[in-house]
Amino acid sequence: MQLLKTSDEGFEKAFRKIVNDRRESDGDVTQGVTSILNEVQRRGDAAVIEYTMRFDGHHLTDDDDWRIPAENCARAYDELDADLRDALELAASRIRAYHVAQMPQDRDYTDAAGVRLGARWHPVDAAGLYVPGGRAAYPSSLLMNAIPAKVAGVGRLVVATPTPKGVTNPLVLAAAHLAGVDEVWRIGGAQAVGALAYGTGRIQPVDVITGPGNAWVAEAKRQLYGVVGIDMVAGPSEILVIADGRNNPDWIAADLLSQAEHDPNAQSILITDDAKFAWQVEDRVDVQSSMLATRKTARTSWDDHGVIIIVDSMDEAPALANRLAAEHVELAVDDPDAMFAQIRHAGSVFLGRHTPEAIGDYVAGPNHVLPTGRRARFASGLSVLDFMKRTSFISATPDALSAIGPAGVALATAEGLPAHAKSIEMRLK
Ligand SMILES: NC(=O)c1ccc[n+]([C@@H]2O[C@H](COP(=O)([O-])OP(=O)(O)OC[C@H]3O[C@@H](n4cnc5c(N)ncnc54)[C@H](O)[C@@H]3O)[C@@H](O)[C@H]2O)c1
Ligand SMILES: N[C@H](CO)Cc1c[nH]c[nH+]1
Ligand SMILES: [Zn+2]
Repeated sequence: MQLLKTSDEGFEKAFRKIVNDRRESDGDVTQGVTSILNEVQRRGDAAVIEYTMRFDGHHLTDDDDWRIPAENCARAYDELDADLRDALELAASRIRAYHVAQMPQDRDYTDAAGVRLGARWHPVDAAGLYVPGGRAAYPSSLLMNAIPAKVAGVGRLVVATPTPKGVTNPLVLAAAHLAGVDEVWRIGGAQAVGALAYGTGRIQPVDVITGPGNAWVAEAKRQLYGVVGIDMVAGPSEILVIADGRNNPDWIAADLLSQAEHDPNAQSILITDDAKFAWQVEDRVDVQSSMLATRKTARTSWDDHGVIIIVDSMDEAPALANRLAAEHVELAVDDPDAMFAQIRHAGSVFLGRHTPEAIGDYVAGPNHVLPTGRRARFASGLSVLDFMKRTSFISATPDALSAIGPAGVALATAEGLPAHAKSIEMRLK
């Protein structure tokens, strides 16, 4: 963990280094992903088989090794423990309600010149939904991907999720059944993203790929943007907690560890104006992390990427937060709304001392697939819009064309494109 004080002389240099750190995607990952994607494009299923053996220890031989039949998902759902089924249903219904409200409206109107204008929204035909599964299983990410896709009206929902050493997770299968997924492929990493984008002998290609993943998954999506649509780059998790000294250090330590336990490349940052509180949190991180089953990952993340920043005044925090543009920002202060008004760059913000980030991971409703690596400067969390696209339309009557056509002719002539000018001119009254 790195400790910084804004009052220290070297603060700006050290902070800029943190802001610019390309933590999740060093050169090795970039080149490794390029080579995996090339192989998948060239050799299809054979390359996927090799990489799945190498990285997941899973043999793709029979149909059932490749794909989980719908009956198995239905059975997993039926066999769920009642409490867990209720929890999954509650999460699904809250996520659905939030995303239904995101549906965009078509536009169709006639303007003052008499030209009819507008736009119609359509879902994509097929969506590839990446559900991580390397270190932990993510039924919550299945719901977060599949429910907005379903709400948007996507026809074919295709999940890719790794099953390390051939082990499937019943809750992931149950979530696939609950969300109405059409295909579940037992593949992960860059090879799965490549297979969804290019298609292989077994897998038909999709139009967009969404969902979170580790550095290899995130980089594969980034490299394939343009071959397919993507939601955004959602890589190793991040949390920025802005907390004054009136918080319980145990709560804040747990919040920091909740994201550190995802990945050795995850990042947890605390900003506080209370140095004593900072040390209490650091102490609680030590104690709590040693008791976690995920301690190795959480500890590596905290040791390598954790940061505590001590500010002179909490007024300094929003500007620092905007430069970090973190995936998650918790505001554990007396007046979180006042601070929220100053936060412009964040994937999702958690207001007040009783809103732990983890509640957003599972059941609050907004999507937990969020931009990482400072990309909240220009990207947003997954929404129904990522599964849809807009087609604009124009309809002119002879009178309407006469009203605006001459300006088009003038501009076409000025651009040196006479065929454009003629195509308008010939229709003018
Ligand atoms: N940003 C978000 O919205 C969000 C949401 C949920 C989870 N996450 C992140 O998702 C990630 C989940 O990671 P995970 O590892 O558990 O599962 P994962 O499914 O993302 O990654 C596992 C795959 O990584 C590939 N891989 C592993 N080591 C490799 C190597 N050396 N070379 C090439 N490929 C390799 C393998 O193919 C494996 O199938 C975490 O980083 C977590 O923080 C992010
Ligand atoms: N915190 C993750 C997003 O960075 C989402 C998640 C799923 N399960 C637990 N957490
Ligand atoms: Zn999480």
